[in-house]
Amino acid sequence: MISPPYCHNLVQFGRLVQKQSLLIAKRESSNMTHPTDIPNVFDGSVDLGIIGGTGLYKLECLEAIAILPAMATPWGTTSSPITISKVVGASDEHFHVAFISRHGLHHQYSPSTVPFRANMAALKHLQCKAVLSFSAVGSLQQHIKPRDFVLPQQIIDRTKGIRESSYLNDVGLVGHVGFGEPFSKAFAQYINQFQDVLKHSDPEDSCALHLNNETTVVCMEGPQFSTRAESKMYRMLGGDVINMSVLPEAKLARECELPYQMVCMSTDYDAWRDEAEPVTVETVMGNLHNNSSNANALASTIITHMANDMPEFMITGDGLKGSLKFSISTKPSAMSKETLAKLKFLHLDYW
Ligand SMILES: CSC[C@H]1O[C@H](OP(=O)(O)O)[C@H](O)[C@@H]1O
Ligand SMILES: Nc1ncnc2[nH]cnc12
Repeated sequence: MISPPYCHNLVQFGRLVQKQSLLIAKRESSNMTHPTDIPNVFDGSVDLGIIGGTGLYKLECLEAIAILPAMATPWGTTSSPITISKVVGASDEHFHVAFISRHGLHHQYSPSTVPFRANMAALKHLQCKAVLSFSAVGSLQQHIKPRDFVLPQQIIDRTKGIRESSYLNDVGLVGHVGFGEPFSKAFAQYINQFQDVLKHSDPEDSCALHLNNETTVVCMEGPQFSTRAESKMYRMLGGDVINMSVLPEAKLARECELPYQMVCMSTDYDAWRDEAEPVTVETVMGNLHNNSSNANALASTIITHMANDMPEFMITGDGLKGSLKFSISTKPSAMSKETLAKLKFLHLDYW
């Protein structure tokens, strides 16, 4: 049973983390509209993790059955409470989704300060079998219009090394996972079959879903947007879209052995088009409503299909099961109890 305040078995962390989690849970729950009749504990199993980004703080297709207060993990506390839901209209009542809001319910975490490690660890701890993530992105290509959706298959890292980006970067636990193909191809193909659900608010116009093996998202540090020169450079490097969130999220999903796909929702043309004004938050906001409506439609279709017939990659783990074990260089006999407990928190019970 997962119940607040979350109790894990890390001796060192115990008290401090619990105190912190109580404070955060209290702050979060006093700030948010939390329906009092929804339990704050959950005793079942979770199938899919969803991370909502800018402008996407909940999904209409989900019916909350529990709202767990922000969860304390060995890597800090999640950016938001975790809503556990069943899927409206799905025949399988037992398919459960865990939803985390990346920037917090009030958008209080900037891209550089999102507790990415805690968010992914919480989804893994809840035993999610895959993670579907949403992100507002700028387009670096003319054919990717604002309001189009993109399923990137590659990433270029332009973050500045200020984000904690690994569970395996400590004295006492060293490991190097493969990241050549940072997304789950099977998951991307699965999503792609539902591309027809995307609609434009103007009936004369349409919204495309772009998927290609080479499609690349550039992840910049922010919080400022790019200069025109940088935006042009990213195009030369092969970037198709740009955001501030895919890293370290994708890296952490890989370390957790979780199939992961980000759905990028284009909001603007960034700054590379000399004839147009460079991106501002107003431009981004202008397209968020249509994007959110499409994200809801797409997520609803994906989740309903998953609930009715769980895809192979979620059952088998998409070839990632056990992969972390062979990436760890540290001798198990040299690992501390604390290190082993951290792995255990992620259900990576190797030794
Ligand atoms: C408000 S525009 C910049 C912001 O939007 C994206 O957020 P998210 O990925 O959470 O949807 C982008 O990564 C930046 O953080
Ligand atoms: N142009 C842009 N650059 C970085 N992140 C973004 N998110 C949405 N638009 C963006």
